[in-house]
Amino acid sequence: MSGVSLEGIVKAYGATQVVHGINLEVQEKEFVVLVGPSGCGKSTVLRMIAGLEEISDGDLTIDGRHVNRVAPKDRDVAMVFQNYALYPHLNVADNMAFGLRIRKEKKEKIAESVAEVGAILGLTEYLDRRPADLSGGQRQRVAMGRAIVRRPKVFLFDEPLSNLDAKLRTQMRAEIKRLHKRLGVTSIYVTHDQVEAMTLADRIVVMNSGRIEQIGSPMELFLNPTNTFVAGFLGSPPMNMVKARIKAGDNGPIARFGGQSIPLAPLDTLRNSEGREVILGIRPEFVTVVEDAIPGRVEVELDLVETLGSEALIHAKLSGEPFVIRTDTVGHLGVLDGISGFTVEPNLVRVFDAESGSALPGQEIAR
Ligand SMILES: Nc1ncnc2c1ncn2[C@@H]1O[C@H](COP(=O)(O)OP(=O)(O)OP(=O)(O)O)[C@@H](O)[C@H]1O
Repeated sequence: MSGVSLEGIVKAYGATQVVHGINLEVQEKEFVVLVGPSGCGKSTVLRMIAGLEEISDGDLTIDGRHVNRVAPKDRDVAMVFQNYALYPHLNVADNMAFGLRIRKEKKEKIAESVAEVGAILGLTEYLDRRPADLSGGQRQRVAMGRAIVRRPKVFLFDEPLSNLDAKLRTQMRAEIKRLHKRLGVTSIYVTHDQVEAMTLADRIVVMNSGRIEQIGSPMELFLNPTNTFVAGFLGSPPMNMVKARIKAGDNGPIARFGGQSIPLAPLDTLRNSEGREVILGIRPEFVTVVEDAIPGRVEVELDLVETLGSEALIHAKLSGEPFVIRTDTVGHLGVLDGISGFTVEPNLVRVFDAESGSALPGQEIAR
């Protein structure tokens, strides 16, 4: 039962609180990604779990054991850092063996573990090399190898891929996912890269200003963001936000903006809401582009079309605000420059309260 439980976890530096009472239950074997903008406190939370930062208040439990006051080396966690933190004077095998030697494990057992994990990570032919003679990706693999040989209960990753170039990052991301499938070790991973979060996580924890905004599977968060912060943070390009006012239509509520309108799903919370200000969240990939002036289409002012091969990003203006549409190119060859509007299914429009930014209840899109 190697889960990790955070209950009311607080971090304060003197009078300044930077993490404000976080609650999170990470299940055994789960891969949880903490994501959020710079300074939101995600690294601080990870470092408190590792024991590298003192916990100001709250309870941290790892594998059922209360560990607030337990030294980092006795928590049975292994951390992989962004800068690899390898010993430059030791070769790959010795770097990987370091933690086991400190634990005074038997020589043969250490050699066996290093060989086994080296093989899993494709490092067998590099075991005699020093870190300086390895590529960035290989160094990161050594850093992971060092964590894996210790057979910890929990892996902690602090932006482990951010020093790698884009291609290597994609490759290593897949390797981490494969490793997790194979080893099944509970993992907590910090990143500010939402693509890493979406692709790696069983569950994503979106943080903002020392608080959790939402916890859920990548698709839950993508489809049903709880507020405009999460809606704008996950997804690339992000969700379009359109300010609108509610009007009662013949067949249900309508959102009006800049002389145009979109029909909305018949939410209970929109009854008797004439004139209520809302923000419509419309994903770039949830709209259907149209060339002709068909009834019900929303008109946009075309700004720029970026063709990315199989798909295109159409940058437009809606009521003077930027509005991005993502569409496939194959179905629209030669006509993308002529697009002047879109339609969208009412149940794919997310409605947020204009004041609080919270999603109105009762509009969950099924996955
Ligand atoms: N020693 C310290 N004293 C005071 N404030 C600190 C200290 N260390 C960190 N902070 C503050 O705590 C907040 C959270 O920092 P943290 O490094 O956890 O953020 P982060 O989300 O990991 O950001 P990044 O992605 O930039 O690493 C920041 O506002 C930071 O300025």
